[in-house]
Amino acid sequence: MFKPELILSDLDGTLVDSVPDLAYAADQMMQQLDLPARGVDSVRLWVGNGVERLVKRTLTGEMYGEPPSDLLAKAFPLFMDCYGDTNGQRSQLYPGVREGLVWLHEHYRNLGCITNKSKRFTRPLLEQLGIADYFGIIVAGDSLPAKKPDPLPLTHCMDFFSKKPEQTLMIGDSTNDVQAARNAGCPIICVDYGYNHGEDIRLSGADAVISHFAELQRLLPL
Ligand SMILES: O=C(O)COP(=O)(O)O
Ligand SMILES: [Mg+2]
Repeated sequence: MFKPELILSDLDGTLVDSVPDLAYAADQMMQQLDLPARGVDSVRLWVGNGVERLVKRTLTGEMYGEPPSDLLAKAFPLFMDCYGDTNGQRSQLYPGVREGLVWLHEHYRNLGCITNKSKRFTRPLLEQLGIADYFGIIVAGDSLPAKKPDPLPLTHCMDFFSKKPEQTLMIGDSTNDVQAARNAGCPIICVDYGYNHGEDIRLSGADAVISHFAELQRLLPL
């Protein structure tokens, strides 16, 4: 593996198991609307394309469902409030993430976090978990006009650090991350413990797949 000069990491499903809080908030929203709870196992399949898409999936019970616009307009602020209240309470770093970030920060310095999560929830979660300071830049799903799989969040970070795609490595858990990396022209390593809409991330064409975040220490040269 080459030695990257910039490492960009996804958040949900890569660094943090955030589904317990997302599912809790989704079910609270449904309860307030007098609709059935969906539960953790469904929500795990639906995370990764930002808040609005998650609310649509929760309301319809379908991956690409479109709820009536008045229902969505009512549900969306409920979800935002519920998740704002619960964000971080049940979410945990995956094993090896803290030591992996310490190691990456020590040896690589230039780290960025790119998530499709909303800005409002991203920094508070990173701060609560004590990992915000490892990242020189944090780009959320609504920080820029486009989110992953669009390459914009990645190219924005590359510009910020004055690095090229071939000097950059992306780390993620979903086909969204793989597509964003491909669209930006940089390599990607995926973790296999995150959320990939129920599909095997080994089939996504990532350059490598790891089962523990700290395995990066074995893959990346010093
Ligand atoms: O869609 C989300 O809320 C989070 O997605 P992420 O995997 O890009 O952090
Ligand atoms: Mg993810």
